[in-house]
Amino acid sequence: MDYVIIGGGAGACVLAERLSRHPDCQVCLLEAGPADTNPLIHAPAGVLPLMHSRRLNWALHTTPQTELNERRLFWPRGKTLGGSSAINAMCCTRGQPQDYDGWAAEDKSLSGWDFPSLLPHFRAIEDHPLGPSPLHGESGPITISKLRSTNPLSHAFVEAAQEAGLPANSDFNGAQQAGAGFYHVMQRDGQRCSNARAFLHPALERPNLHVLTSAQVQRLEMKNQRCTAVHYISRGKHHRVPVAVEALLCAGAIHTPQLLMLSGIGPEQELTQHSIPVKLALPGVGANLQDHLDISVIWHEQRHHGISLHPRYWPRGYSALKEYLNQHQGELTSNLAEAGGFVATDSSSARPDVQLHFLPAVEVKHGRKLGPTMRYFGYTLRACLLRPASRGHIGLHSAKPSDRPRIDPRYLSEPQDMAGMLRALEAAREIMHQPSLCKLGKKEWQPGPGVTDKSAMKRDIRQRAESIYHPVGTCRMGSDAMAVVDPELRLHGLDNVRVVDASIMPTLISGNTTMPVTAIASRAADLILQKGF
Ligand SMILES: Cc1cc2nc3c(=O)[nH]c(=O)nc-3n(C[C@H](O)[C@H](O)[C@H](O)COP(=O)(O)OP(=O)(O)OC[C@H]3O[C@@H](n4cnc5c(N)ncnc54)[C@H](O)[C@@H]3O)c2cc1C
Repeated sequence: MDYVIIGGGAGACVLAERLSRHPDCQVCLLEAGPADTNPLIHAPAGVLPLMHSRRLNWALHTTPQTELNERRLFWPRGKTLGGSSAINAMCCTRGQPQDYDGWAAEDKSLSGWDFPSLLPHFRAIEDHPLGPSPLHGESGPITISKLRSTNPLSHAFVEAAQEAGLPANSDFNGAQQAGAGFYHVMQRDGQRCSNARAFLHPALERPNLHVLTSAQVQRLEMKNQRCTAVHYISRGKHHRVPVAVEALLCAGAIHTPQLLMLSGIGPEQELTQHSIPVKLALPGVGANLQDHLDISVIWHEQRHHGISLHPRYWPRGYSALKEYLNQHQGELTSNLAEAGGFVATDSSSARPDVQLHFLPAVEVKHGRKLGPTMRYFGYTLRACLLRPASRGHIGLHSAKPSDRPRIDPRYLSEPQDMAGMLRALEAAREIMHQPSLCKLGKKEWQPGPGVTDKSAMKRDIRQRAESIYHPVGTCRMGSDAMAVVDPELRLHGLDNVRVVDASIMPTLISGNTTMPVTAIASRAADLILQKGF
């Protein structure tokens, strides 16, 4: 094989399509999970049951988090073609131009990753409902849509946010990010448009593209600073694919560093601790882990507008199912996180530092705790801190590829992150208390009316904060000693291995991460092909 792509997620699907456009180029993609045929992937409201899946979701957990009352947080990750873009909430945001400009300003070698350099890629990958403009593209592979079904509670949220002083914003990827409104979603004709649907499916018929599912990569084989083959297990049998040109690691911010370490590439201490012979000492592998932590405010409502599992909702749910099956319309086309916003809560800057996701439902523990969703109608506002200072790391539990990696995000280990989370909680509560929402609500359920002073709010954050699923940074690009890949995403110290996924971001961007990873992969494809094939 010329190129072996490891993982079949958001970044991988872009590379598979771009590289296999060249008929002489043999491309193999290895994905640990099954093909993306399950209907829950395609029905947008399937996002909730997918949280419970053990077949399509790696369903990982962090180590006990010191600053979060020793809780182990749930980290869902997609395990199918499309990766996490096949199980995510489909909210389409890019972050802020300053995020990418910051990468380039911090490290001059990253000048090709500033926002003006990435904008053509953001435009090229999308087919945007607002049509072409300097900021948006049309006829790209990912169909971006306005939601087909929006709940009255989500409309009330957008009004309440304006009552709290936020401007209305109809495009978070437009000229300004601040404000409140409805998310554009990665959907086509009322169904999820994952990166597999957008990029991979149209290329599947190409004879030079070989996509293998249920193929879990175990390690890279190396000789003389080159990756010579990739080893994987499929249906209990061991296989080896030779690599003629490059191995492209796209297993995501958790599994990419794990695979490197299993191959003897990483921090020496971590490798020797697990008796893995050191092939290449790279101290930055697994370091610099960042994620968005978020806290929710949940109200019960009285008029039963919301989406619920309560028996009173069942007839509506049944009609919604029929409507979805017949026309791809109705409530099951909702991504649940229908509306949201970006707020600047730090008085020292006008730049939004908090993102909001509003759900017209009671959502506790990522929808995995179904009791409250069955008992109540209500609504949830989740608020996350966009640029946390805390840094964690990915390590190993053992040298066995079948063991889960050790995930320690060290949430709130930097004190300013708790201060930011307090501001996020206050901003969310302020919106929830505005007339447009109050008139529909019964009472605040969580944190609860008794939680008013700062120390009670801190206790609540430690007890209830959860991940909003955006781990990045564990194979950071750059030119210093802790960087893992160079500005062309080539692994430092090896001739023919690149990383093309969320791991390479130096810092977490201020928004959801699918479109950023997709734009990164689009630029990576240009870099890989620049010498031609
Ligand atoms: C529940 C959830 C909700 C989210 N909501 C949003 C949202 O609304 N909007 C948004 O923009 N982003 C969202 N995200 C984040 C976004 O989906 C991810 O940031 C993005 O998909 C990351 O892309 P990636 O290519 O780095 O990794 P992934 O897309 O996760 O792909 C990694 C792939 O590698 C495979 N893999 C791992 N190990 C191996 C191995 N050993 N062998 C073979 N294959 C392997 C995995 O199975 C997976 O398919 C969400 C994520 C989750 C989990």
